[in-house]
Formats: sequence, C-alpha cells, structure tokens
Amino acid sequence: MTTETTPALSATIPAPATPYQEDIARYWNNEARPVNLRLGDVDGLYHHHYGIGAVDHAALGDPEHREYEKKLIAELHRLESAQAELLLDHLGAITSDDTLVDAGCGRGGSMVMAHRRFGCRVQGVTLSETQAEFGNGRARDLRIQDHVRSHVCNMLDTPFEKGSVAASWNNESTMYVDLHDLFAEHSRILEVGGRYVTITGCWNPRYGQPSKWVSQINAHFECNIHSRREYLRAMADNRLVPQTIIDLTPDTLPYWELRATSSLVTGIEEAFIESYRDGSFQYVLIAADRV
Ligand SMILES: C[S@@+](CC[C@H](N)C(=O)[O-])C[C@H]1O[C@@H](n2cnc3c(N)ncnc32)[C@H](O)[C@@H]1O
Ligand SMILES: CC(C)=CCC/C(C)=C/COP(=O)(O)OP(=O)(O)O
Ligand SMILES: [Mg+2]
Repeated sequence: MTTETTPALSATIPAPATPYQEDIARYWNNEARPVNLRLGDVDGLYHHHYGIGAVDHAALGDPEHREYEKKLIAELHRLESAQAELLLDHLGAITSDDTLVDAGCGRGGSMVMAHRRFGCRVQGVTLSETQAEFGNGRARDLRIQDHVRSHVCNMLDTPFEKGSVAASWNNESTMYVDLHDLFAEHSRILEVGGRYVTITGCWNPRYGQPSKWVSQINAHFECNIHSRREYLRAMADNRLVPQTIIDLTPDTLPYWELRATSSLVTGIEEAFIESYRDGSFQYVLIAADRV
C-alpha cells in the first residue's frame, strides 16, 4: 500500500467515534511533557513508551558531574529505543515491499526505526492531529515521507485493505480500546501468516483485581489497563495465536528506578515501581501469528 492509495486518510480528519476518544485526542493534542520531548531531542526519535534493559552506570558517570543530567536523559532514551528495537525484533521477516501498521503511533519514533531497519512502508494511526503532524514533519525532515506516514484515524476502524499488511503492532496503546474490537481490526488488515506484536502493561490475574497502583495509572493517563487473561482471550477469538510471550517486568524496573531519580519525573513513577514490585502489574511483549 502506498500513501497514494489512502488519500482520504490524510485529506480529512475523521470525527472521533466516541466522547472518550475525543478526550483522548485532546489529551495527546495538549501533551508536551519534557520527559518525552527532551528524550526525543537526543536523536530525533520521539517515543511515548517506556524503557527496558540494564542501566549503563559507566556511561552515566559521577552524579555530581555537571553533565550528569544530560547523560541521564540520553540513558533513559537509549532504554526506550531498546524497547522499540525488541518489538521490531518480533515482527518476522519483513521486506522493503511490505507495509506495516503502527496502531496508536504517537509521535512516530517506532515508525522511523521500522523503516530504517526494513526499508518498508509504515502507516501509523493516532487520534491526535498534533501527533500526526509532528510525525509527518519528522518524516519530511528525514526525507522518508514517501515511506512513513501518520494519519489521524481510529485504530478500530482503519481504511487499510483486508489482508494488505505484513505486520502490525501496538506499542503501549492497547489500554485505550476494547481488545476484541482491536484484535478484530488487526486480524482483518493482516495477511494470513502475518505477525502482530504488542508491548503493553497489563494487570496480573494472579493478583486478583486491578491494584490501587493500576487504578492510579489508569487515572493518570485516562486509560483502561486490561488483564493478561483478556489479551489471550481476545487474541484467540480473533485468529491471533501467540508465538512468543515475554514478561518484561524485571527488564523495565531499572528504567523506572533511574527515571525516579531524574529532574523529569512526572509523579507516576511510584505507581509503576510499586505495582511491578508487588506483582499486581506486568510489562509484557506478546507476538502472535495471524492464522
Ligand atoms: C502512550 S501513546 C504510545 C505511542 C507510540 N505507540 C509510541 O510507542 O511512542 C498512545 C497512543 O495511542 C493513541 N490512541 C489511543 N486510542 C486510539 C485510537 N482509538 N485510535 C488511534 N490511536 C489511538 C494515542 O493517540 C497515542 O498516540
Ligand atoms: C504501560 C502503560 C500502562 C502505559 C500507559 C500508556 C502510556 C501513557 C504510555 C507512555 O506514554 P508517555 O511516554 O507519554 O508517558 P510519560 O510522559 O509518563 O513518559
Ligand atoms: Mg515517555
């Protein structure tokens, strides 16, 4: 699929499907947190997701050094990009002729990384006009606008043709939608044998119900975190068969512990750290085959 085959997407801005989606569009249109913009400024890849991997304490150096905060920001950004690389690792064998879909694409950092890795087309959808304009501006700056395109569009109702997409993903964007509706749409656009990947936070059914920390995260982001059980059930109901499930909780804790020491804290750090530690919340990657 080329951008030329989807002119309606970029030409018109569809109305959000529900009052909730209007709120979410407004939320992301107004978002400009330094923790996201300052990290993105490091190398021009702007993420709205969290990080994984061990902290490189040697690279950080002495906390008293005047350059320490700058190094800390670069380190947090490195861990966020490592998270996106892990997601891309699970998309399978993508060729430059393929089209990928980023559902809930934010400012588009993962899309640029996917294009750089595979040379393919990447179509992103977000409810936020500001984010889509930002992502398209970055693509123009990088001269990859013929391959990487953000659209203002509901991920539950996309204009992509049935079976036209080699792989699709949600990076920390599943908590804004009903999972059955979401996986029905991915299943529709994916080719048979295509791959779906999500990295997301989910509440742990072994804990029982969403903990107070999970409720705090929901209130902070106006989202609705699902349980791990819901993911597997909704995938099974929509011809998405899990191939790989990774519990990334131990891998994301160092990011949060480092972030909690930075000047860019937003106040949500304690809820993530405590819920990951008490087991009520998990950070997971699920890669599934469209069968
Ligand atoms: C936390 S951000 C994640 C952004 C991006 N995936 C990343 O990793 O940087 C959540 C994104 O989901 C998008 N979103 C939420 N509900 C959506 C919907 N129904 N349709 C399209 N995008 C949606 C928001 O507009 C926002 O871009
Ligand atoms: C794992 C879960 C539950 C994620 C909720 C969705 C979300 C808002 C992700 C990060 O966005 P961001 O990068 O804009 O957030 P922040 O400003 O906190 O870095
Ligand atoms: Mg962030």
